[in-house]
Amino acid sequence: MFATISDFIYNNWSWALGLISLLSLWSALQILEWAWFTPRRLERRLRAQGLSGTVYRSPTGDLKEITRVNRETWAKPMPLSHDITSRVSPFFHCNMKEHGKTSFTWFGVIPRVTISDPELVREILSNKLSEIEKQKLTPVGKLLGDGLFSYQGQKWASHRRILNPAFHVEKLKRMLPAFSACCSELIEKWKGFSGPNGSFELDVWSEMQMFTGDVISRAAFGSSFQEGRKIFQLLFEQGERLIRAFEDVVIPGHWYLPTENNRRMKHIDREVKMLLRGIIKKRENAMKNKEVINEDLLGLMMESNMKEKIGNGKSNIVMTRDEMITECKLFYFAGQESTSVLLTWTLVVLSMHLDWQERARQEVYQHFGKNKPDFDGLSRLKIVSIRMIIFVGLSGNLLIPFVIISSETFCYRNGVIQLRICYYDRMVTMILYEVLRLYPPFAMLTRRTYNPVKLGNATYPPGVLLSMPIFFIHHDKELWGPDADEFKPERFADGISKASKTTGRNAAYFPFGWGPRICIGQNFALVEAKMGLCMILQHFEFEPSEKYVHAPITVVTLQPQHGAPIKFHRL
Ligand code: HEM
Repeated sequence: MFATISDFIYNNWSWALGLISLLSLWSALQILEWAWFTPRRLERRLRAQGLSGTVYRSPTGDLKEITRVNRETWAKPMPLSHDITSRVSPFFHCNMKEHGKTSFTWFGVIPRVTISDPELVREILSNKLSEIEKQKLTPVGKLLGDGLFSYQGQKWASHRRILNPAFHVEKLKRMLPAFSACCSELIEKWKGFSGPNGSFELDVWSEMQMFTGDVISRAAFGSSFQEGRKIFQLLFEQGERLIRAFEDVVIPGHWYLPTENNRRMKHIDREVKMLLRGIIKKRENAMKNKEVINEDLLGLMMESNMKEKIGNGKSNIVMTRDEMITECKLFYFAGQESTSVLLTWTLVVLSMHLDWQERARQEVYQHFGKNKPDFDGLSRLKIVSIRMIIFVGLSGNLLIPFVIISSETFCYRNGVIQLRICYYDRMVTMILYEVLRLYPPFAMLTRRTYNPVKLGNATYPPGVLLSMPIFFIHHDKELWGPDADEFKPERFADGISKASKTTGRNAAYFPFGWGPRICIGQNFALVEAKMGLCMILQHFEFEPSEKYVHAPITVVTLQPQHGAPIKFHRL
């Protein structure tokens, strides 16, 4: 075949040269169309609809500008009283100030519209419009968040159906020993740091990263915990290398270059997959031998996968082994850093608000004393199920006053009326909600239009990136009042729906996302954070260290740029 082609070129070289030139010209025109004409046509359409924005005339779009503005801002320390939104995402802050809450810029060669109106955010995230979906992943994105996080359509639906039961509140109970073991190890380790006067200082940011890595390793892989730990260490390095790669070069396609960093990242990916394959194979053999191992995320996922297979008899839509590997990797990326960020900011904020720290501690003492917190105590909402028939029989008169006084949500599920009654760990929950509002681990969510779509007064053509800045919406004074930047957990005293000035129908508060793609691990994260926080409060008092510099920045998640040194005193 090769000989025939080379013979042809040799005998008809002038024709071949012409053909090659034509092909090169066609490719060059395609690139020009993609990188120059398409974005400009889109920009004209957006401007014609009254939208304004900043456009950078370079192939890397706003990426270079974002990096420049961010670097300049982050090089300076920030006084505590300073407007925090201007530091967390300096580029978007300037853009929104100049062009309003809905404005556009470019993300490389893709037009990007920032949408900060909660009503529109809700519309986008409700996914009713199949025109809007998640952005397709780049090769490097696949190293980070492939699996449920990025799948679309039928594939996403079947994976979500299989994974949902593993994250159900009832199933989380089975993982409580894993959470509890990690918390005890943390407390014992910290006690070991204390000097003769019972005081010590440590960087809670790195401590919380290790802690949440341990929790995921144990909760996901149970007996294969040690391999899980190794996976966490490798993925941790992967994350750091990825950030380095982002910072080093901003040229399209640099992921494909065989640099030392890129080669190491690919090597890590192979090693992690090998370790996960080993764990899953071991588990499959155990299942074949009728050993039931469903006390961890992997076991629950495999159990659910098996049920799905038996349920519909179609083996082609259940998860393959490779897909399970991808989902396990995702547990780390989606769940480890986000929860460590939440716990870190909670400790930072409580170290500065000693009144709230004490109130939370008193609540913990009142319900658990010095004992380990149990699940029912930790789950914020006690769900009381009342049979429909009893409800009808009792008539509304008896129940309604009760609902108004003590329930937060009243829902109907599978023929059962559920009253979700708010009970004792209110203080801790309010604190965590407020921290998630002030420091949402993911500062921004994105979607992409695949067909023309009307949102508010504007119609967006296909190919537009829609950015929803959680951080800005959570700090919007019109929604949260003039004290939006202050730590005031009492705003959540009557639940999330009453906390902002909105009616509760729109997405003014969405640290875990919104709609069908809402975070699958939110219960997991909250139970973990509550357990960790309760045990820390039981054993230590804490205050900020003199070394602490308040400098939140977004590096995938919203992190403390210079760490979070805190002084602890043993109780
Ligand atoms: C404080 C902790 C956490 C926060 C703030 C958080 C936040 C989020 C957000 C905002 C999304 C929606 C992304 C989007 O719509 O584009 C999401 C999705 C997701 N999260 Fe979390 N997350 C947390 C913890 C966890 C944990 C512990 C796990 C698993 C162990 C997890 C697994 C996932 C997965 C798999 C998705 C994709 C869901 C889907 O697309 O169907 N998250 N998370």
